[in-house]
Amino acid sequence: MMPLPRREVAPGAVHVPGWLDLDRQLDLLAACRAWASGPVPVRHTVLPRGGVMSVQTVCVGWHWQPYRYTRTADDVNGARVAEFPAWMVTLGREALAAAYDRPDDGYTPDTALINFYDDQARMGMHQDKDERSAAPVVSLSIGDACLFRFGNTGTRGRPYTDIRLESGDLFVFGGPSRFAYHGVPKVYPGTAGPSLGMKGRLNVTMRVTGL
Ligand SMILES: O=C(O)CCC(=O)C(=O)O
Ligand SMILES: [Fe+2]
Repeated sequence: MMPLPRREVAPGAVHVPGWLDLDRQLDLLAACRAWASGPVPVRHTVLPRGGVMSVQTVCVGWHWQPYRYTRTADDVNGARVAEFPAWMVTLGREALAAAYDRPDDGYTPDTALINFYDDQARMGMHQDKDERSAAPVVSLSIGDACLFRFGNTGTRGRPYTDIRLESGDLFVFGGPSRFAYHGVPKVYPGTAGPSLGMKGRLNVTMRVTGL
């Protein structure tokens, strides 16, 4: 098979358009839909100062709440989160190898944050920094396209690169870009292909908590 084109957006930050074929997108979508209904239901995360995130989130492996990971979802229903499945470790390894064009080095993600975006949802510029590991973050997108903004490690502002992430796209950020600010300023409603049978956008980020 021809390797897919890869674009290095910043050192250690790589975009691989169309990495997941339709069947694998549908499988991942089905798994995420199941997780969204339990053991911990998908919900809008409440921030410490009372703000409510516009995306809806459910976690696997470890539960993230601002700004830490726990095994039980104490800010939702107290239930223990679903196990991080072995097939998703394999998927994470394949993703890493594809993005970096090298062996996966035994990459073992142990948590995934699954975010559902409706037409209005967005995510402000932030760092993924509640993990105690500098292992890369693997991001997979399904459904509507979005504007993804990938910045720098020093500030929320410029320089940054704006990328359109489409259904099936892979984005990996590690190495010197692992703690770069990034966000989703906009979703493009109705851009998902009809064969997915979904509205909105789904994003899965796999991480190594180091816990
Ligand atoms: O939705 C995305 O593409 C990014 C999600 C993200 O940055 C996060 O969950 O921390
Ligand atoms: Fe993030």
